[in-house]
Amino acid sequence: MINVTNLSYAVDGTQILNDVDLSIKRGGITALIGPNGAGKSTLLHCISGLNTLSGGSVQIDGHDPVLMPSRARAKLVALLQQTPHVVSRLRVRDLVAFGRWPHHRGRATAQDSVLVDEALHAFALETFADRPIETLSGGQRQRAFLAMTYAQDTPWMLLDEPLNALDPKHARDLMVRLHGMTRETTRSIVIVLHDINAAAGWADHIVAMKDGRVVAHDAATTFLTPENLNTVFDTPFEVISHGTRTVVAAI
Ligand SMILES: Nc1ncnc2c1ncn2[C@@H]1O[C@H](COP(=O)(O)OP(=O)(O)OP(=O)(O)O)[C@@H](O)[C@H]1O
Repeated sequence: MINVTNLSYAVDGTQILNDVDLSIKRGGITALIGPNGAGKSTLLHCISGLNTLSGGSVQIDGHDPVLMPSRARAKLVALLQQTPHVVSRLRVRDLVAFGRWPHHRGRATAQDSVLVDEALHAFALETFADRPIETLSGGQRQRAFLAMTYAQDTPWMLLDEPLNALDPKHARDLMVRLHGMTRETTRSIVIVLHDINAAAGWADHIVAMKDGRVVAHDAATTFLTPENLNTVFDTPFEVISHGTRTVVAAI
């Protein structure tokens, strides 16, 4: 369980997050949505332990991520940042293998190699495995960082806009894979999404943010109404049922 209690976060005197209270149960996909600048990435960083809070607390499965030894934290929670830094000559396989570091600390076993191969396969990266990261397209690079995060094999995955740069097929494949992971394994995923249809299609819960605050937290099927979306994004929406799916459009 992730418990965020009365969290506030400021940078250089600018208040970015205010009075955030949030509980996310283990299991399933929780989508963080909201307009640009709402504070989604900042909240994800606070949950991961990267940001030192101005006030309040974060607990992940009963642990304060800031106080945890970094290795223990890296085995509990993996964060995919929005614009990961690239070490240019690094090969894709070596980048993905970094995800195993907290587990083997420099002494990779055959099992680590198997898990790296599995991650390369899961994100359709086999043909790029020996290519330097700098030679990949934006979407291929994004998949390589996702594979690294996946290889870290943590119960909690925090993903900041992972659909960035992915074409519709790879975006859908990724959401299907993430959804499957939360059903077939004990992984839980918190994901920042701008594509509301991706949230409508695959998220179990939606946390909506606006102006540095959480303004709604509900089951996705309950939250997705034109009124709620209009309130969060300040623009009119239509919500349509299409077979078993909900489709959302800003109109
Ligand atoms: N280091 C910083 N100094 C000053 N302001 C910051 C800093 N980091 C973030 N902010 C501000 O905090 C607010 C929240 O930013 P954040 O990146 O969390 O938003 P977001 O909801 O993820 O936005 P987006 O959808 O555009 O990615 C923004 O107004 C941003 O400009």
